[in-house]
Amino acid sequence: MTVDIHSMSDTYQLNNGVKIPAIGLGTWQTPDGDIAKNAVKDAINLGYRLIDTAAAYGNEVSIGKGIRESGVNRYDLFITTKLWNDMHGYKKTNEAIDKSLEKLDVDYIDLYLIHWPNPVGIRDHWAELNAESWRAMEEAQIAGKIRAIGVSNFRREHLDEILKTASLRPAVNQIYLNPSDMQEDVTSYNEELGILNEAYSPLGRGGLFNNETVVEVAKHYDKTPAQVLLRWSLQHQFVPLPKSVHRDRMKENAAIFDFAISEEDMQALDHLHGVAEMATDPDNTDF
Ligand SMILES: NC(=O)C1=CN([C@@H]2O[C@H](COP(=O)(O)OP(=O)(O)OC[C@H]3O[C@@H](n4cnc5c(N)ncnc54)[C@H](OP(=O)(O)O)[C@@H]3O)[C@@H](O)[C@H]2O)C=CC1
Ligand SMILES: O=C(O)C(=O)[C@@H](O)[C@H](O)C(=O)CO
Repeated sequence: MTVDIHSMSDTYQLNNGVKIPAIGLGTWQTPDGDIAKNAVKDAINLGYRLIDTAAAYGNEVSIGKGIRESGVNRYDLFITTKLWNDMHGYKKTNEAIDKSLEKLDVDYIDLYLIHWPNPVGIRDHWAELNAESWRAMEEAQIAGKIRAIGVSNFRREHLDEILKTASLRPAVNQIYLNPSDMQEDVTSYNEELGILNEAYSPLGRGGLFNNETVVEVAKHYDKTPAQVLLRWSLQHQFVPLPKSVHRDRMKENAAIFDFAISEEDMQALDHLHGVAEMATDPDNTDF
């Protein structure tokens, strides 16, 4: 999976051969309507090719419109969406996939993820329900509705469990990843299994911009804290998904291919454990 990433258009190859862009636009809390549509159009115009959404974000319709109005060929874009917590199980997952296809108004989804492994409501049967959702997702991939399937917020035990019945291995595990919480136990296990690490909240939701180390490292390269955080992600071969609804910030967040953080500075950033918020415990979610 190791490749050199030099520009927005560079990709990694997932374990099923599908190519995924090295950076994407996040859209959690991007309001549905013109804001979401224009954010997607701006991002695509700036060179972003991966858009990350979810049924739970409530903005799939506008994201689909943004994609269509962007003027870029659908085949050159990579759209991720996710199965929400009230739709686990075989039948409901099939319905959720069809609903996302309909809302996005696309012929296929590039990457479809189980959003959370063990939410309230499925707790007594999480392993069985994830296996059933996975079976539906595998069938949808074989049917051509989805190009790659994966998971999100999965820990080792959730991965181990799904692999007991899976015919297709997850291609991606999307997790909370930034210098405040590297989740090394999960990222190393993903790597061992050939599962790509996608980094959500790569900016620490803004909570790392004033951190002394981040500010200091940014000065070494004449870059902003946001750019250093995203470059850190790239150098770990995580796919960062920075969210913004502002064109100037999207542009700033994409200007990370003209410098490299030194090993010493990478190590300084690696040790920021706990300065922003930590990842939500997937076994302790009540949403
Ligand atoms: N699978 C999962 O469970 C989860 C997935 N995600 C995905 O990951 C994406 C990113 O994570 P998210 O939690 O949104 O947080 P991020 O770490 O991407 O931070 C987003 C925040 O930073 C601001 N921001 C972005 N760029 C800049 C900049 N250059 N300078 C200053 N402020 C900036 C944004 O504001 P503004 O928009 O106003 O610019 C927003 O408030 C989500 O949008 C979603 O797609 C997120 C959480 C959970
Ligand atoms: O954004 C997502 O994808 C999430 O699952 C979480 O942010 C989640 O919805 C949450 O944190 C609710 O407080």
